[in-house]
Amino acid sequence: MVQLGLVGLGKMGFNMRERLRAAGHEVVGYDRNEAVSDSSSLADMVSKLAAPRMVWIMVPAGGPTRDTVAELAELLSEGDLVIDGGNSKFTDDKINSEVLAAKKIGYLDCGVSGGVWGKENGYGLMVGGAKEDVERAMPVFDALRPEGPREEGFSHAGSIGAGHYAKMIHNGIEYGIMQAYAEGFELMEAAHVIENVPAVIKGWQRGTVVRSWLLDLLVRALDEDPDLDDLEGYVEDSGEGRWTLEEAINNAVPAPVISAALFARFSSRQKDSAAMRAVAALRNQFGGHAVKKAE
Ligand SMILES: O=C(CO)[C@H](O)[C@H](O)COP(=O)(O)O
Repeated sequence: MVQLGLVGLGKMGFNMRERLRAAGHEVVGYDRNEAVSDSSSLADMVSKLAAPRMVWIMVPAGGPTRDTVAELAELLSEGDLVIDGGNSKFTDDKINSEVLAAKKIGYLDCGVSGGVWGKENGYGLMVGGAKEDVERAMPVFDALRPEGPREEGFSHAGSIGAGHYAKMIHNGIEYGIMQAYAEGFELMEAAHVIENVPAVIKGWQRGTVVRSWLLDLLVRALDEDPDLDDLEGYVEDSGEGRWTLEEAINNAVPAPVISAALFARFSSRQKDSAAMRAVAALRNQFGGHAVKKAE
């Protein structure tokens, strides 16, 4: 049994606390939302932990994570260990680890995959940092990861930053897979050759080359709303697709699928596109092709 401080009890952190407690670990959670928090402040959370302490951060990437690290650097002491399990950009890990290293506090970055299903199914984990810190946190990783062989739901990807790098690429792949299913869905709906598109997609769940958990989730969404017409076709992004493409450019690695998937999300947010108005205007200019006038 280990004791863990857990900062951030939102969709992910809340369920992680449940899974860790179910495995017999002691978790002292802190969240600004008093209704779910076990402590009144970050300082209160730290005061309830016995040294050497271990604290897991599960708050939004960027400013909130950096601020939490800065606060923890003030509250923790030599020999403690901080794990960032959020979707931080891998370049933030160097900065955050240095802030903590100045106080001789250890740091691990951990990419966490599994979404709101992780409490039940376990979380796929990819970790960056020193071997001895990884070994120290292994009881926590073992409780969070799915049951089965450790190496199938956990990896020590490399030194600090490697865990979040692995998660960034994982999410880039996620963009591409989702986009491919989505395009297949739209094409089948548009062509009117297939009578029951959701039934065909459901029938791909077993035996086919394209079966996957994302496909299972698409089936689930189509069971709830067969034409998906309760939704608007508007898709946000949280950064990992963009960072994946930055890395593709930095390493001159072609990533046409992931870039198309990211740009499809940008298109989804446009009611009307200046670029497409320009294309329409140009066809009209050079070929006299008909245009639709704005209403
Ligand atoms: O990490 C995740 C899944 O693996 C998160 O759900 C993430 O928010 C997904 O990325 P995006 O918001 O850019 O679609």
